[in-house]
Amino acid sequence: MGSYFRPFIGKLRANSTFQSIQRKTVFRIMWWEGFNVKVAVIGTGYVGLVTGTCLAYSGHSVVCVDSSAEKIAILSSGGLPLWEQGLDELLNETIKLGRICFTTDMKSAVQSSDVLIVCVGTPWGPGGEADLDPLWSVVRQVALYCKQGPFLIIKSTVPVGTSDEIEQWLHTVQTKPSIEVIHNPEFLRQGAAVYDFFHPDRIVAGCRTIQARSVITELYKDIAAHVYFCDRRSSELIKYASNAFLAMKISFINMMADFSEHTGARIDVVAAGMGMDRRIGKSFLQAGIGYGGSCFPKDLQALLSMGHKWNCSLPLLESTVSINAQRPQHLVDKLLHALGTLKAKRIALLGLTFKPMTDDLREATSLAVSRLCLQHGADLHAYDPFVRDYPIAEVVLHRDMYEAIDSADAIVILTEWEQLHDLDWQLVSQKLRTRVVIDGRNMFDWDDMQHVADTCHITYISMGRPVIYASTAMKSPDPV
Ligand SMILES: NC(=O)C1=CN([C@@H]2O[C@H](COP(=O)(O)OP(=O)(O)OC[C@H]3O[C@@H](n4cnc5c(N)ncnc54)[C@H](O)[C@@H]3O)[C@@H](O)[C@H]2O)C=CC1
Ligand SMILES: O=C(O)[C@H]1O[C@H](OP(=O)(O)OP(=O)(O)OC[C@H]2O[C@@H](n3ccc(=O)[nH]c3=O)[C@H](O)[C@@H]2O)[C@H](O)[C@@H](O)[C@@H]1O
Repeated sequence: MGSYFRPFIGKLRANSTFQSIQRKTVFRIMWWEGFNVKVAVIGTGYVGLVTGTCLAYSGHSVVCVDSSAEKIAILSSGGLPLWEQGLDELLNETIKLGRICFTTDMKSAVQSSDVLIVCVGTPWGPGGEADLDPLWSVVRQVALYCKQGPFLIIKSTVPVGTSDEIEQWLHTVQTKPSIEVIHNPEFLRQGAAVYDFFHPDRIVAGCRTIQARSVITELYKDIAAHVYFCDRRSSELIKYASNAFLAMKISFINMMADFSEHTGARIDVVAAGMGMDRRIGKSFLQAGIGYGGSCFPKDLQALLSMGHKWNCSLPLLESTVSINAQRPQHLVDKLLHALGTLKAKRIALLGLTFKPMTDDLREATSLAVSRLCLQHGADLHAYDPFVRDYPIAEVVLHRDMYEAIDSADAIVILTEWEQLHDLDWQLVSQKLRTRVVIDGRNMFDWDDMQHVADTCHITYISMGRPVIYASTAMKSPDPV
């Protein structure tokens, strides 16, 4: 049992009567002592599955619903459709305790639950706006099936005003006791989602009534975090503004990284010095090839699209997005500069996911870098500890890191996987045809790499730091 679950072990109450619910899509959830709230989590992706599992672990009775029969079949047979650190362990525990089950049957799930938590995706629409079709499809089903007046918690990231609009619509179509909509944004990070669920910096809840506040308090009673109650529109904007701020920090440091390249400063030294000021903070100042993933890119676009809708310009966000969009080209320019041409050059891409400790390739920077390299005629070989299937067929995947590196003209690091820290530089040097390493994530210590350059004759190129040339390594500029 992982150490971060320990505080909750004492709260587990085994119950043997709630068994075998995975077999059927139709079932009734029972309420007995030890199960606090009957919850239906709708949408079992990264957010929904983690939320459902963690709530079940906290003692609630959870049914997870998804429109994907494939996902539900995997979950019902004890498998996982996605990887998250610690999730399998926790899920097995909650299944054994009979606190969680999976279904595609919205009707039974809605009718047997007091609280419905919507975690469906809100992907990019054609104009950059959030596509709310999946969300509204859920809302329509809730209106159709709902017998009592449960609480509808929207955890998906939604444009400002969506929760108000949904509640108004539900009140117009419903003759039954009204459903109250709560907006409860999620701040978890992929790869650390289970940890983040139990240790959030804050829980935000946009509510209208005291009853809604009580539901939130009851749901998260095991979590020692401040619950920040506010109105729903502010709650919706808190989520977008938080992601936008973090993305802005990344683009800011990347802009400074480019400036460091012109001036001879070292961006890691600059970021460390900036981060010592508590008002700035150390986090999200890692320069590199920019942010990817399923949320920052789409949420920034959605926020810009909201700006257009409300006729309000958001210039800082426009710059954040455009700086980020240039990062892959900047990396490929370094590669072109180092090799002269990419035509028929074998390039080893190390790391493909949008960040380490996830299997997620959504908006991964590796996709843009791969496409640019292919346009220049490169022969791409890749290694990623998690990726077994890559959307760009021309990229040859290798199970072994050194196989990917073999006879390469350059290594390009795109994800700072822990495994890469163990690179045997002597072996790398023997395998490479041209000894060029481009570290798109600045994952290696610049001073250590001087030694590597000296001993293994590797030219080390990173982002916002001086190039270390093979054998004739430069001295680090004095940061003082
Ligand atoms: N992935 C992340 O780290 C975070 C995501 N969010 C937000 O949470 C929401 C969900 O994100 P993810 O979990 O990443 O999405 P996801 O794409 O991994 O999962 C969404 C799930 O909803 C299901 N679904 C779609 N339509 C449905 C319907 N009508 N009925 C039932 N199920 C349906 C899909 O089959 C899928 O399993 C998004 O709004 C996202 O912006 C917020 C914080 C973190
Ligand atoms: O709304 C969401 O989905 C989530 O988005 C991010 O979480 P996540 O996308 O999982 O990943 P992060 O760790 O934030 O990294 C995002 C991207 O930024 C990059 N990054 C991060 C930090 C940094 O200093 N530099 C940098 O380039 C990462 O490599 C990655 O590509 C936020 O951190 C979560 O709080 C939020 O809930």
